[in-house]
Amino acid sequence: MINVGILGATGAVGQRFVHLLADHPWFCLHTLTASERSAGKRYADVVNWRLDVPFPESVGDLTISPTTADAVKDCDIVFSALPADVAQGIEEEVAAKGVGVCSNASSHRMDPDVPLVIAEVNPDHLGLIDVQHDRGRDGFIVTNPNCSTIMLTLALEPLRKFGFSSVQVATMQAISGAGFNGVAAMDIYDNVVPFIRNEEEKMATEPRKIMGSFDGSGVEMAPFLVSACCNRVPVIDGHTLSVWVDIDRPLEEVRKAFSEYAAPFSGLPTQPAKSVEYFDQPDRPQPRLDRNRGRGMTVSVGRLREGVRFTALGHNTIRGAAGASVLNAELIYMKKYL
Ligand SMILES: NC(=O)C1=CN([C@@H]2O[C@H](COP(=O)(O)OP(=O)(O)OC[C@H]3O[C@@H](n4cnc5c(N)ncnc54)[C@H](OP(=O)(O)O)[C@@H]3O)[C@@H](O)[C@H]2O)C=CC1
Ligand SMILES: N[C@@H](CC(=O)OP(=O)(O)O)C(=O)O
Repeated sequence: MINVGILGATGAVGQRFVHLLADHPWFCLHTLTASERSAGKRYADVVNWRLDVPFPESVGDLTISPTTADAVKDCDIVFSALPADVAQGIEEEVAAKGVGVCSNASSHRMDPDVPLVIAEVNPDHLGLIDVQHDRGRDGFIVTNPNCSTIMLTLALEPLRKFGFSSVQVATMQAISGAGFNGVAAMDIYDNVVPFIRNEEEKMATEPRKIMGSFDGSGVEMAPFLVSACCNRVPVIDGHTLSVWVDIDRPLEEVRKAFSEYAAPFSGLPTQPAKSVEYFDQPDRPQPRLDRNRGRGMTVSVGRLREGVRFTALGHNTIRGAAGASVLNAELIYMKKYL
């Protein structure tokens, strides 16, 4: 078994990690950390469990450690669910101690030698781990993208072979994306908020790194442009995206590309049967009905029309965060980087 830890184990993403790792076949949950407010207490006593799945009792007795590099030195991999400003320094310190960091935070995503990975889309970018080792880092940092970026980029992956130069996207993002204390009820109830700080900028850049080409030493950004409009909507979990992409192919070819898409690997525990699932029904996908497909790891696609226009949807704290990171770690293990 591989010993793993979670930095920020009490938050919206941290709880998803705990759920996914409590009974993992390869990874053993060894260390949980959170802020000074929680450190030293039993996880069961301090966590306000808010997921729609039962609390994993096996984890309840673990004592929360402070978020320091020393606290996780006995782990092989650490999953980071920390706020970006906190993650910046601590992730570097943890990696310097020889531990692998799989991070959800945005702090290191665009660092030139840090892979920004969606397992199905750019597994080859994990080669940047060797670049980090070559420049003297004992461990490594691997990041997963922003949650809306993951839904968009995974939905575009089956269409990559057609080539495209321009993507427009409008998001309808769940409130869990802002963390447990992120959006006040008075702001979101009976409302739509047409602003999510830095989200549109991330959607414009991150897909280009993920779909960029890796030459063994760095990543050249893919040449397409992304224009995004991001909105917060009163949905608990599940980000929905309306997408326009300039592909000039018969709709039937595009439909076939979506429905026949298969991941480039198999056999990883967190991998869904279908990473992308195509719907022909005129009113799907919908967050309440489709966010839990593939145990929250499937991106659902539908409403395909001339343009090319379509709708994509995925679970933001599973496919868009913790689940994507665990899948990355499984891939890292399979590729023998540990
Ligand atoms: N929510 C989502 O859908 C997505 C989130 N992300 C990213 O994942 C990260 C976590 O997000 P989320 O779970 O939503 O955030 P939350 O606010 O829900 O949780 C934050 C976690 O970090 C801990 N923490 C906060 N401040 C400190 C500190 N100063 N030192 C140590 N620990 C601290 C908290 O511990 P305590 O409980 O003790 O305060 C808690 O465990 C962020 O970087 C976010 O941008 C990425 C993709 C999607
Ligand atoms: N901004 C996203 C969640 C998030 O935390 O994104 P990032 O990891 O890029 O900061 C949302 O609100 O839905």
